[in-house]
Order: sequence, then C-alpha cells, then structure tokens
Amino acid sequence: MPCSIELKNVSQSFGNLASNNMTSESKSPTITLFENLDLSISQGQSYAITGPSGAGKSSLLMLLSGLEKPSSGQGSFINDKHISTLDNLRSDIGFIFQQFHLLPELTALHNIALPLKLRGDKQAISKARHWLEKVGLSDRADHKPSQLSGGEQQRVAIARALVFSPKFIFADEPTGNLDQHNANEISDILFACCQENNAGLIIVTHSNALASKAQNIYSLADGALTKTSSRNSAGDQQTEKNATHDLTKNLSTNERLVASC
Ligand SMILES: Nc1ncnc2c1ncn2[C@@H]1O[C@H](COP(=O)(O)OP(=O)(O)OP(=O)(O)O)[C@@H](O)[C@H]1O
Repeated sequence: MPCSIELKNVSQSFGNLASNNMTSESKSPTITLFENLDLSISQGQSYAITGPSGAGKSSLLMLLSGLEKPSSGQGSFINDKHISTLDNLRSDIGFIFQQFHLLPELTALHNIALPLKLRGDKQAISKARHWLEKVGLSDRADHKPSQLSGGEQQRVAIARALVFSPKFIFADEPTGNLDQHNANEISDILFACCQENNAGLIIVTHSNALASKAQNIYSLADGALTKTSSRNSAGDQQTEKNATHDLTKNLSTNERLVASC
C-alpha cells in the first residue's frame, strides 16, 4: 500500500534570532512564510511547487521531508495505516539539488554507491553500476564530478538519490543550472526513474516547463498554497500512458535512457 506524507495546519515563521542582550533596534523582525497550511503527498505521484522567490518553497520542502520542524502544526508519515512523525521518514527519502552536491573526491560510481555503503549493502558497487547504466553514464564510472558536465553530474545525482529505493524524492530546482535541452532530458529521466521505482516526486521549481510534467501542481504565494493543476483522473493517466508510448516509439539515446529506468 502506498504511503503518504501529511502536513496539517502547518505554519512556518523564522523568528528573532538575536540574543536577549541586543537592543530592540538590532533585533531582526519575524518572517512568516505561511500559516495553517495543509498538504498531502502520496508515494508514486509527482508534485511541483511553484511560486515567487522567497515565498517559502524550499522551506516547505524541508518540512515535508522532516528535515526541519514547523513553528506550529503537524507533519505525519503514514505507512500502511501506521502513523508516525516525519522523523521516521529519514531512511526513505532522497534529495536532488540545483548544485548537484556530489562528493568531489569520489568517482561517479562511488558517489552513487555511497548511500548503499552507508547502509551496509554488500552489493553497493554492482547496484551503483546498474544505476549508472540507467542514467546513461556507464562509460563515465571512473570520472570525478569535475570531469563531468552539469547535466552528467545531475544524472549521477539522480542515480545516487534513487539507488536505495527511497519512497520519496525531493528535488529543489533540479534543472536550475542546466540549459533548456539538458533540463528537458534530465527532467524526463527524473520523472521516468521515479515512476518506475514508485517513488513520490516533489519538485520545487521556477520553471513552468518542468512543473507541467508533474501530475499535481501547486503555487505558493503570499503565504497560501493553491493547487493549480491535477492529472489524477483515469482518463488523464491514460492520456499520459499513450503519450509515453508515442515518445518511446522514436527512440533516440535519451528516450532509451528514460525507457530503461
Ligand atoms: N533558517 C532560516 N532562518 C531565517 N530565515 C530563513 C531561514 N530559512 C529561510 N528563511 C527565509 O525564508 C524566506 C523563504 O525562503 P525559501 O528559500 O524557502 O524561499 P523560496 O520560495 O524557496 O525562494 P527561492 O525561489 O528564491 O529559492 C526567505 O526570506 C529566507 O531568507
């Protein structure tokens, strides 16, 4: 049974971080990003969160992943009807960032193997090789991040995020550092790999092109989260499947990558 993340009545403010002995003039004002926000995320679905700069999109991503706590309200992880706090999500989430954040001293293969090694998986290297192949980088296994292009580094980051089969992937501007052609390729790979692995995908982005690939699109602005688009009905899913089939009919290198995920 798919699991889910739920935020209920959640507010996030960043308060006055100044110490008590500072004068009132030197204290910074409280910033309230959003109040009483509700959001439910399901495994296997894709979500995009858009909105103006500074609206709190990345902060919302941190709350959903359980890496940060809200000022008030509750976040829950619902797994097979068992409800717990979002702290219990830690081992089931993968992250993808705009800046890739690969370890510079490790090769592509060892960057991907790292999450498995940290979990004590003895097949870490062979599984990492399999994922290198999925993202089309078999021939770059021994190259370090500095020897890879931005698009190639993001492919490694996608493989690293998914290699341990997490239930949810959080991606903060995953194509923000890429040109339009690479951004399109990388987002196709990301969506296809998440779908194949039944991972929920939550993307924060300013790109309408990227957001439009998600099944559910939200806008966060002026402290309010609004659902602007949803493609959950059976008819829509059928349309998506047909579109995918049409795409894979004309297999170029990159479509083959997507299809192999
Ligand atoms: N830990 C923190 N302490 C104080 N202020 C913070 C903290 N984290 C975020 N903020 C502030 O909250 C606001 C929203 O930040 P956030 O990064 O979530 O916005 P965003 O919508 O993702 O913006 P962008 O699209 O520019 O990345 C910003 O003004 C930021 O400075």
